[in-house]
Amino acid sequence: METTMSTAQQTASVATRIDSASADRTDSGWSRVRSRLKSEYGDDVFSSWFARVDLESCANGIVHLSVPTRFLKQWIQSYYGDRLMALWQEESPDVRRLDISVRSAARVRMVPEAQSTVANNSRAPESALRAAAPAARGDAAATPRVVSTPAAVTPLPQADSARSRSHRTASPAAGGQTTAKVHPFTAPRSSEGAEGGFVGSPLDPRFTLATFVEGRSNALALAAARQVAGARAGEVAAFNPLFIHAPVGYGKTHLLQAIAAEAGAGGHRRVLYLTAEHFVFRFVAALQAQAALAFKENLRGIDLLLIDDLQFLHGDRTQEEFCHILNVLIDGARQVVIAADRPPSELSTLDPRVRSRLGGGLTVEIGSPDADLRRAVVAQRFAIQAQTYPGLSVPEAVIDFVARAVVTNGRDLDGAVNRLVAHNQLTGAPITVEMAETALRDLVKAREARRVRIEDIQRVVSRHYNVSKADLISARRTQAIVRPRQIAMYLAKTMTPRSLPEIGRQFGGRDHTTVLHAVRKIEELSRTDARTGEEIEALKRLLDD
Ligand SMILES: Nc1ncnc2c1ncn2[C@@H]1O[C@H](COP(=O)(O)OP(=O)(O)OP(=O)(O)O)[C@@H](O)[C@H]1O
Repeated sequence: METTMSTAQQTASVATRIDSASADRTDSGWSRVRSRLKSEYGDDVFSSWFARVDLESCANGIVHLSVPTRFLKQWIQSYYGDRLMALWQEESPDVRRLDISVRSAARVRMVPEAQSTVANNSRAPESALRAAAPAARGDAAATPRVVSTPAAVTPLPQADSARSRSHRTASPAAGGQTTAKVHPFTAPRSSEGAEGGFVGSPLDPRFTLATFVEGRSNALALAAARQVAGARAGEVAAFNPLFIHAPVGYGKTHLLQAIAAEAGAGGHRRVLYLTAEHFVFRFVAALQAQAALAFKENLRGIDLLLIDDLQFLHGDRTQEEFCHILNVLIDGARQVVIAADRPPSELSTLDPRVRSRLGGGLTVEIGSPDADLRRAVVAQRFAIQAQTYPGLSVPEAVIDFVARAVVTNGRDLDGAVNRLVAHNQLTGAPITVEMAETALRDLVKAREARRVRIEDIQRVVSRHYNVSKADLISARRTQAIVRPRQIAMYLAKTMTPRSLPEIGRQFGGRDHTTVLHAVRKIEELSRTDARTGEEIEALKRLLDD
């Protein structure tokens, strides 16, 4: 019997086919987004954050994802929201919103409060902690046991650079795929976390003390790192905690991971390297599993605890626990090493007790890499590349050029070298200064765009004259403060494009005529008093470097 379809049936059938075709497209789009997340962030980060994310729907430009916990929702929104959105938009340019909801609520019915829209990139808030209701679940991270091996590691060569880079200053050179492909270092080290214990954040096998290049700006930090790494188990720490601070890309992570790798190598010390974010996650997971006590107990057993990027330690409860652990470890003569992008005194979101404890050991700053250090890093990176590409020929002039042109930080130097090697390998063009000029144009521009900031001036001047920044912007008028303040205002006028009123505002709300008076005074002094003239020149050199 022949079956005929009504127009309505035909329409419905076509609609069903279109629906199922679009569902297929959505599913394959989601699977591509997942693959890209995995390759960008590595297996460890992927399985921690994305493995339990489900696609609920994608319609009318809205992608709706669901996750099992509110903490996960907030974490993903805060740290990966922008990237997720961008990846979806690459799949489907119509996507304009990403909703994430908590699954138990989502599956039963759509509860409006359970949904939220990825809008900005704010940090994981304290509410993430409160949101971590004690819902027991089988999360390995919730039942930590300390692995008494070298720092527990996970093989993630790119994961560390990808990890949390979403909330860092983007590096124009280092972020591209090309750089990843020609990475100079060897294969990642294998995981030590097989016992299912307290797995630390991934260690990058490239970051060793041997590959850390010494220069004037990092000599003290490196010496302290060597001492900590080489100490024997049970030996009383010479400085505790060791606090290393520097702006983005100056080598803090490299140094901390190098200490962790070296100290853990013999298997005699229990070493744990964690980013502050991972610390928060582990702690919150422990809270969820009502295992906070076990978490703390396990940390007490660590001989050497290294916490990276401390500026991302959020939440009162987490800080309280962190302070407690810090006290226990330091009082028990266990070594603690911390890295952050600023000194303890400037970590204003930290609890004052934590700040004061952190400042009680040795605080070392890594300064900006000078030309010699940059050159040595570039030469080292090319030498490592040459092990992979034996025919690689790099004239000394190119090494000089890169070191002079890329003045920002180690990450950009890495990126520059990788980019030149990639050009060379992909096009066969020899590496010459001309080629480098073209290939690195954006990085050189970044250098030209670099401006001295008033904060830099205040920092350098206050250090030079041994007065605090607070004094510089205070109303105090003692001679010991007035002169450095005038010098700082003079430098602000001559080295930045800021106007007199703007400078006045940044110096405690002073009137522009006060700034003008200072500028004239110092101009005159630097002409008439040789010592002041020399001091000004020295300060300018420091700020220009
Ligand atoms: N002195 C150095 N010797 C060798 N490599 C260096 C040095 N300083 C920085 N680098 C390299 O620069 C890159 C960035 O360094 P790293 O990730 O340690 O910076 P960071 O200070 O931790 O920055 P962030 O604040 O973003 O974490 C790394 O590839 C690192 O190996």
